[in-house]
Amino acid sequence: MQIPVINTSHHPLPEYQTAHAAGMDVRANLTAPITLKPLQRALVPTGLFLEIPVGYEMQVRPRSGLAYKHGIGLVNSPGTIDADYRGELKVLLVNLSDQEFVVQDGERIAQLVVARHETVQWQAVETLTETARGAGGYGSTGVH
Ligand SMILES: O=c1ccn([C@H]2C[C@H](O)[C@@H](COP(=O)(O)OP(=O)(O)OP(=O)(O)O)O2)c(=O)[nH]1
Ligand SMILES: [Mg+2]
Repeated sequence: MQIPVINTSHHPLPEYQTAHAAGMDVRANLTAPITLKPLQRALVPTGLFLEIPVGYEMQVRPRSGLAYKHGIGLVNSPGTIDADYRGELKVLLVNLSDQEFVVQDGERIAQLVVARHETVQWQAVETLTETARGAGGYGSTGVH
C-alpha cells in the first residue's frame, strides 16, 4: 500500500525495523528535548502529514522497550489516525515511571500500524439472538 506523506521533519520516514514487522517506528521531531516528569504527558510532534486511504486507519501504539525500561506509554493507546485527517501526526506520550524521562529529537517514540476498518450502519432492532454467554462478562467464565 502507498500512503502519500509530507515530511517536514529532518528525520527519515517511519520504517519497519524487520522484514515482517507490523509497526513502523516513528520519530519525535523536536527543536528542543521534552522533559516528562512522573505522570506528565506531552503531545509530541513528528513533522509528518499523511493521507491514509479511505477504508483504512492508522493506529499509534506504544513501543514495549520504552514501556518496560522507562514506563513510557501513550495516554490514548492506541491512538487513531483517521483517513480524512490532514493535520500533523502527533504522539501523546505519558511517563508512568517515578523518574523523569527526556524525549530527544529523532527518538523512536511509538509505532504505526495501518489497518483496514469497516464503516457501520446501525440496524435498530427490539431483540438480539440468544447465546451461551448471554450478558456474562468481566471475568464471568470459569467461575463455579
Ligand atoms: O494519537 C493521536 C490521535 C489522534 N491524532 C489526530 C488524528 C486523528 O484523526 C485526529 C482526531 O483524533 P481522535 O478522534 O482520537 O480525537 P478526538 O478527541 O475525538 O478529536 P476530534 O474531535 O478532532 O475527532 O487527531 C493524532 O495525531 N495522534
Ligand atoms: Mg474523534
